[in-house]
Amino acid sequence: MSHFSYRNGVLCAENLPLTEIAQRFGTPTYVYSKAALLENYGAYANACKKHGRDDKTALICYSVKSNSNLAVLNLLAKQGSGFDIVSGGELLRVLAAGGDPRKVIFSGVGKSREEMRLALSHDILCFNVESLPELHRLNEVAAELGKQAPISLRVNPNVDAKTHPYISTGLKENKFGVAFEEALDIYRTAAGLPHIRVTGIDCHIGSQLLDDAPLLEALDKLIELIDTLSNEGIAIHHLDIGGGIGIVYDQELPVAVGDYLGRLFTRIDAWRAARHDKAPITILFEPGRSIVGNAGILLTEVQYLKHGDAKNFAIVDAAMNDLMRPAMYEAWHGVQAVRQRDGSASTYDVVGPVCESGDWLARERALNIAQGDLLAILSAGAYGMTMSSNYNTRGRAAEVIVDGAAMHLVRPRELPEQLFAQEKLLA
Ligand SMILES: Cc1ncc(COP(=O)(O)O)c(C=O)c1O
Ligand SMILES: N[C@@H](CCCC[NH3+])C(=O)O
Repeated sequence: MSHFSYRNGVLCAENLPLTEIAQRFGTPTYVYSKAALLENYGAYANACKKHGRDDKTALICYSVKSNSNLAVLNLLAKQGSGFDIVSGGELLRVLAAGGDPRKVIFSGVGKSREEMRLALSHDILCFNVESLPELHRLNEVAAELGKQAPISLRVNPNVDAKTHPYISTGLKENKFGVAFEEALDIYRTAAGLPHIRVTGIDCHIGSQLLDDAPLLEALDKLIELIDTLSNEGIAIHHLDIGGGIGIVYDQELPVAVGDYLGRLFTRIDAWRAARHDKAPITILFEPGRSIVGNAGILLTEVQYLKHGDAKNFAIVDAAMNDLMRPAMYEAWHGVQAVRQRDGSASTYDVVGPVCESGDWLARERALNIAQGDLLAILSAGAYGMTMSSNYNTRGRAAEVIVDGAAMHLVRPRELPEQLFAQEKLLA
């Protein structure tokens, strides 16, 4: 169910007209629906419960990179969520938001010593190690701290996630994880390192997946490896299948979260039963987009309408620095006029003020709009604000969470003068 819908000709977030948010906080502003966030998280949590999992045998580690606003993290932490992080900065955010470090997993190919120290000092749940040199570095850093680092290897199962090449991560040619063929040897090495404790296995094959078949194929490969490891006396206590479930941007038909988890747990249960394995295995998920993507929109105001021979442009006050996905992946985001008007539509490219031809948010859209109107750029809750920048010395957008008819400013708009306050002239 969409939590952004028209009432009396005005687009609302839950029960609140977006016009009121613009009036109070200006534009551009990211607007998130609390109910949508909870519903999307609930799809994972309920499916786990339905298949007999509790908080010991399943853990949803929300992928912080998709939307790292503290209020969003806090809402999810209160639901019991864990977190998938990719930097020390993200760990600090999780802690600031009240997240439990013992439910944090740390992914990423380039973890620094400093980041390892930080994560070890907070006793995170697991490091998803992505290479042999990283494993050795982690062993050294853990030794310095007199600790044992819990690890899983991020295994690259070499399955085609059938998504945009920039967000596909599970193929041999991608930089992520260790090759499936090398994993066994690296696990053997890990098992022999004094400051490493092998606890799990991990993969993440890509993002915006519409079909779960590649995920189930990856699962089968992980299961095969777990069995091999077990025969060698290396016990795996958790299996992390990553994130990746897609959302509707346009006409896509992504697999329902509940159906995917159902198929996944069924396979896992069958495998455990066949092995007569009573030792519990915890299943971890790292969803990002499917929790926040359609829980947010980017609210922007039309500054000018420019009519040309070849094209009409709606120049808005949001730009590629606010929402990078169209420029970076030619991603499609729906656009809706906040106030519906009578009369006919014209075709516009919706563009921002940044000095780049790639600065567009949507192309060739039929819109019935005038200067000063508000537009909602849809499905912008994931990889929107987190990928924003200050290019052209533009302050980042504000962020608001709507709860029923109430609006909460959860991050104020950045003022341009704040952006260079730390800079120094040469003496
Ligand atoms: C390691 C890892 N985990 C989780 C995610 C979250 O993926 P998604 O937002 O597609 O669920 C990503 C991003 O693709 C990732 O790189
Ligand atoms: N930033 C990407 C997703 C990247 C996923 C990170 N591994 C997007 O907007 O679709």
